[in-house]
Amino acid sequence: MVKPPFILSIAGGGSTYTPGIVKSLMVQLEAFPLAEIRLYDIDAARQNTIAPVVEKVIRDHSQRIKFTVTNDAETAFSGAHFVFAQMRVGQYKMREQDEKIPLRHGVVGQETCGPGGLAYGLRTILPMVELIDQVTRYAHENAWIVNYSNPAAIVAEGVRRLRPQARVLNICDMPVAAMRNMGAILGVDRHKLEVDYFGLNHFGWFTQVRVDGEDRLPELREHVARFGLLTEDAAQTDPQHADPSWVKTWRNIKPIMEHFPEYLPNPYLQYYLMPNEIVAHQDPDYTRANEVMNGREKKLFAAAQEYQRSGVLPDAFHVGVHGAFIVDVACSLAFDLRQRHLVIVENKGAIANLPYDAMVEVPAYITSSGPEPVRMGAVPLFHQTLLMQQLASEQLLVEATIEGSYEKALQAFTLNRTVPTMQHAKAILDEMIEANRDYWPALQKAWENGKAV
Ligand SMILES: NC(=O)c1ccc[n+]([C@@H]2O[C@H](COP(=O)([O-])OP(=O)(O)OC[C@H]3O[C@@H](n4cnc5c(N)ncnc54)[C@H](O)[C@@H]3O)[C@@H](O)[C@H]2O)c1
Ligand SMILES: O=P(O)(O)OC[C@H]1O[C@H](O[C@H]2[C@H](O)[C@@H](O)[C@@H](O)O[C@@H]2CO)[C@H](O)[C@@H](O)[C@@H]1O
Ligand SMILES: [Mn+2]
Repeated sequence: MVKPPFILSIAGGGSTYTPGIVKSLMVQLEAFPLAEIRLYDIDAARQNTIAPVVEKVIRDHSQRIKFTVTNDAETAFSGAHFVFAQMRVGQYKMREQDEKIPLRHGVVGQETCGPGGLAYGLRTILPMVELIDQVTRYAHENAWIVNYSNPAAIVAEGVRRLRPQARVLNICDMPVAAMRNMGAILGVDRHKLEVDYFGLNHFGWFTQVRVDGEDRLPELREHVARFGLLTEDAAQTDPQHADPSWVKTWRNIKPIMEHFPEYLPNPYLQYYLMPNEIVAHQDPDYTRANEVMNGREKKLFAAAQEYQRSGVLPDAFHVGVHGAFIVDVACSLAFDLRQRHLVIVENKGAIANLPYDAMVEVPAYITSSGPEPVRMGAVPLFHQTLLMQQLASEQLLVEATIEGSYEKALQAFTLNRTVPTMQHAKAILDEMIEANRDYWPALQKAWENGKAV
């Protein structure tokens, strides 16, 4: 176990989420004592824009914590006890491509689901492995990487294959955000909920939602049948979720549960179960990447500028469940708290009828040696089949990345439920290879060779 006060490095320090996460760290400083916070990013200009805001957040709470901003891996990770990873490989410019290319072919354009998620995975696996190697080289021998970098399911599978011994815990805030909304609907703090859940990241179902041992899913079902998984105050709790696309997402839980009322789905299942409606409501010229660049990013950059100019920091970022969750998980890892959280882990029988080595999302007790998954038993044939297809798509994508295989990439795209035909898969993949020429050299080469044959 590592001893406090900790050195914490944030990889992807220039992220729009950094100020919120650091604010959450400051709020929980007694529970998670810090000696130093280091920001690390490959984009110095972006990180330098955000860094003064982060420093202000720290100084409002502590004069003692050392603050370091760097683009050098050795400086970033030497002796670090924890690394929070939140890299967006290719930044919003490539997110826009991930979303817009499939849409031009009438297919869902999304950051982590469908072809967009697969493309993002192809870009992220190897940089994630590089980050792990740097941390292994420089950080404390018992350091933990807590990873938010998306697409988390594919990143987790890539890391399992390429660096199986690494101390990396992959997490997602979507189930926690759903639990926040459930708590608001039930009039109970989200921390009082204990859930059962099975699936892959961004592809799973809540099977029970207990409060003091009583399953409240029946009550939630009734609420969802009227409003979806949304309350007015849920939108207020997290301003990001007041954006029209998020409101729609929470509402779409309603049609999904009208068809399949037994379990409460992860909101991301909308992309797989109702892709036509999603495409019909997406604007191919203005996707979520544009909404974020013109919203969250613009607001934060403007506030950073205003702070530099006037010394006054406008209210420009939000802590929410995103910041709170990663700090909770780190506390449990640091102090062996055995808190129960939904995280991404190697299955090892937790879902009895999925492969033993699949990277699944289930509840786990978080100990200082890592997560201990809770057994969710066997899942129904319908869910098992959906999960197996998605898993195969993601695993083939990982193999395509490792082997530089065009054929496996095409299989991954074809198998994805959002993609109707192999012709759609090929057209989208080929356009994506062009757009990602700076990121996928091996695949580009395999594709060029194939064309030449
Ligand atoms: N798992 C989850 O539930 C969850 C929730 C929210 C956000 N995220 C993820 O968090 C990340 C950050 O999101 P954002 O919207 O703030 O993006 P952002 O573009 O604002 O920030 C990402 C930062 O990562 C940096 N980066 C890119 N490649 C890097 C590398 N190889 N090494 C170090 N830094 C690198 C970029 O320069 C950028 O500053 C994304 O991956 C996003 O998908 C995950
Ligand atoms: O479109 P974005 O960039 O706003 O969000 C994409 C991410 O959405 C989920 O995370 C939400 C979370 O659900 C919410 O409560 C709040 O904390 O904001 C998060 C970011 O919007 C999802 O889990 C992530 O994987 C996505 O990256
Ligand atoms: Mn997520």
